[in-house]
Amino acid sequence: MADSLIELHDLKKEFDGTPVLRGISLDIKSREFVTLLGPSGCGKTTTLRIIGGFEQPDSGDVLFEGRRLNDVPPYRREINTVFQRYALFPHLNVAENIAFGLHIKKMNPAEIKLKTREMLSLVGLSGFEARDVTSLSGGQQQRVAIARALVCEPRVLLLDEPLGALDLKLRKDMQIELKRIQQRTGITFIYVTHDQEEALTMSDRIVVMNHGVIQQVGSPTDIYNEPENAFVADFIGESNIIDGVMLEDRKVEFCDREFECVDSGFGHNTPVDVVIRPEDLRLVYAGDGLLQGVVESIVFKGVHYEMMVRTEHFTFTVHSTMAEPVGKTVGLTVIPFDIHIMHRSAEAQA
Ligand SMILES: Nc1ncnc2c1ncn2[C@@H]1O[C@H](COP(=O)(O)OP(=O)(O)OP(=O)(O)O)[C@@H](O)[C@H]1O
Repeated sequence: MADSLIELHDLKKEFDGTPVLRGISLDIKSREFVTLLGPSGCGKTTTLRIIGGFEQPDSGDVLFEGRRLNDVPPYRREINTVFQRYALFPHLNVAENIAFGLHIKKMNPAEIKLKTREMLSLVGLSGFEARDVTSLSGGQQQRVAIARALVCEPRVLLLDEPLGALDLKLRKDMQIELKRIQQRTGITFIYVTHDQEEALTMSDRIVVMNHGVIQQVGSPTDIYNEPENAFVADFIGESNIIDGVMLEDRKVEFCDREFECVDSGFGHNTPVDVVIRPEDLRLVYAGDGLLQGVVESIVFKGVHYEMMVRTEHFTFTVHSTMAEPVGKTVGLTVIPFDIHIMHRSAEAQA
């Protein structure tokens, strides 16, 4: 692709005979905020480490502006990294930590001072120059680490769960802050997280991975609204995933009955995953529903109640503003548009 900054071509990697990356191919454009998202162990960090040059793929290539990077050592790549454990130098103050890379580059002291100030302002720590880094909060230390990574003006910043050690409130604030910094600097961010909400909040594009395979690449809205398989649907939002059979176009069978749906092109009698989001199931009187079940549990979630409703074949998660008592028999309905038919996920086929 002509405007790609980084291209990954069919990266494969094994550790101790176990495949960790099974052919990762991806194009990342200049100024993009791309997030690698997936459960623990799916190969996100390994992908990032290969881009940074800290790990070699068994096969496949990493290209930077079309140039093969595989044999270029990390310090010669225009790429910098921020890790979860920010690894600041405890014996240096804030300004010295940020300026470290500039001293190595032998930049003149006046320029170093100016650049350090600019970076502190960018990460919201103006006036903190002389502070001892060990006296800072976790969030402040992470800002220093980000400033230190940005000061050398890399073309690409790799961030491996950089907010993982922060509490929820600080994490949310820093998500917005990081997005702002990325937009202001125009540096390409490649971000690793297993937190789907974080990925949806910050990214231009999300790469969903599982077991070393890319499951889907798309904008947050694409990924949320049009998941390509049941794994993505479940990982991105809570979903009911039911074994079903696509009988013919617009007709699917699950829970031992036929339902009208809007999907087609799956052929006849094809096993599929049927995905229904909890908020798309409606509770009705027992006799009125397409399905009938018993409320097994109910939890108040702040904006809705989450109920588990056990039918003969499947226990559905239902979100509703209406509460029904445990033990009550209820009906469930869903409109055809909200019954999503998906090919069995790549994981299931692997
Ligand atoms: N140097 C290594 N030696 C052996 N196995 C490794 C090594 N690095 C990673 N692995 C294994 O490869 C798999 C993928 O690891 P990786 O760190 O890439 O996953 P991840 O998606 O980033 O997970 P997490 O979110 O837990 O960091 C894991 O099973 C891990 O144990």
